[in-house]
Amino acid sequence: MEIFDYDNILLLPRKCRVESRAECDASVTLGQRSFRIPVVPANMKTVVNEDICVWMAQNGYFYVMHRFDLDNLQFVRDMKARGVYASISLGVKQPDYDTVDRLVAEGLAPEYITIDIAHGHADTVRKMIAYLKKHLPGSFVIAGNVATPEAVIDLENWGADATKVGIGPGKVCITKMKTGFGTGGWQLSALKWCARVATRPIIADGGIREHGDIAKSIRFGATLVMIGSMLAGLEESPGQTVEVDGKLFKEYYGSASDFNKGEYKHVEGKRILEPIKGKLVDTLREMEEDVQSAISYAGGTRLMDIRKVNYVVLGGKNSNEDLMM
Ligand SMILES: NC(=O)C1=CN([C@@H]2O[C@H](COP(=O)(O)OP(=O)(O)OC[C@H]3O[C@@H](n4cnc5c(N)ncnc54)[C@H](OP(=O)(O)O)[C@@H]3O)[C@@H](O)[C@H]2O)C=CC1
Ligand SMILES: Nc1nc2c(ncn2[C@@H]2O[C@H](COP(=O)(O)O)[C@@H](O)[C@H]2O)c(=O)[nH]1
Repeated sequence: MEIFDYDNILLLPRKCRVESRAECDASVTLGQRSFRIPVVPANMKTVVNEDICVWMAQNGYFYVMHRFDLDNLQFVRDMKARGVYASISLGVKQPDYDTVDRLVAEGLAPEYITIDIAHGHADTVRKMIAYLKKHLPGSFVIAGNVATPEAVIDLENWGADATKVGIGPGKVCITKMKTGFGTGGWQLSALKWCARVATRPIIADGGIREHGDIAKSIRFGATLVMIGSMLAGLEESPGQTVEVDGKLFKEYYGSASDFNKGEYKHVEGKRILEPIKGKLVDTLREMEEDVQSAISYAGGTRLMDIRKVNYVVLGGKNSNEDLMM
């Protein structure tokens, strides 16, 4: 297996088929809906809040609300009251089953449900998928996180409509250091490995550091990418604003950090400061433009045309040496 990551892959252009990048369609379909770009903000407390979710839904983007210190039921009610789709996260504990029961009792079916735990290749996830498929059969179920083809096959066989791949590549992740496991450092090739067996969409989660990494993820089999750090330092980002030496930052912490958990137990995440660098609307527009450009370099007109391109594996960061075609 080739081992590589975002910073040592480059995609190779094919003959251009458009006269303007405006002809390139960056949209993606997940379940019953299409979204403007193949990007979803990470379901983390310092990345999304209810206002951001509403705005994203109203403006044609996919979102997944986080599941921490949140009344999921009220969130779904609010989204339905505004006439937009609901996309929530669940864990696998008894309160999560209670949430499902209450949603069913109120006749509230979220359009998307993401089962979001650290080690998603687990019987607890199998049971939750089965419960959701029985009680909320209309909801599109995303399950994760996982890191291997075996896990993707199992989750799909258990009924997941999409899987989320990435254990440990996140910017505030310390899983690799704390446990010795994960896809940190080789997330892109782990994605490629998983995509070979996937028959349903994969969301590549973690490790995106540049807009070009979105196209690279699509090339290696992702349908969407989940992004945390690059969307945590925006003016609207929910993390606390912190001033250091006259410069403004937003705090960004891991969902498995003591900052999120409120205690130091099974900690696999840390807190960092992200420089504040603009507004969400501008960042998403720039991402769309960059994906449109990527499609044009791929010689295509649609997002999945990026899958057709060749690539080179570079020797290392800043290396000019092409090792593999
Ligand atoms: N993508 C990634 O690399 C990672 C992401 N995270 C994120 O942090 C958040 C909290 O995750 P998580 O702690 O799972 O959520 P929860 O605290 O809700 O735990 C979910 C369940 O999984 C169990 N569990 C957690 N980790 C493991 C493990 N390694 N092996 C076996 N069982 C486990 C927990 O039990 P118990 O706690 O008693 O073991 C609990 O029963 C999530 O949003 C998750 O996505 C966390 C770590 C890695
Ligand atoms: N190992 C951990 N991973 C975490 C934690 N909190 C979130 N995450 C994952 O990171 C991505 C975002 O990655 P980024 O590189 O875009 O910043 C997020 O979607 C989760 O999958 C954590 O505490 N530990």
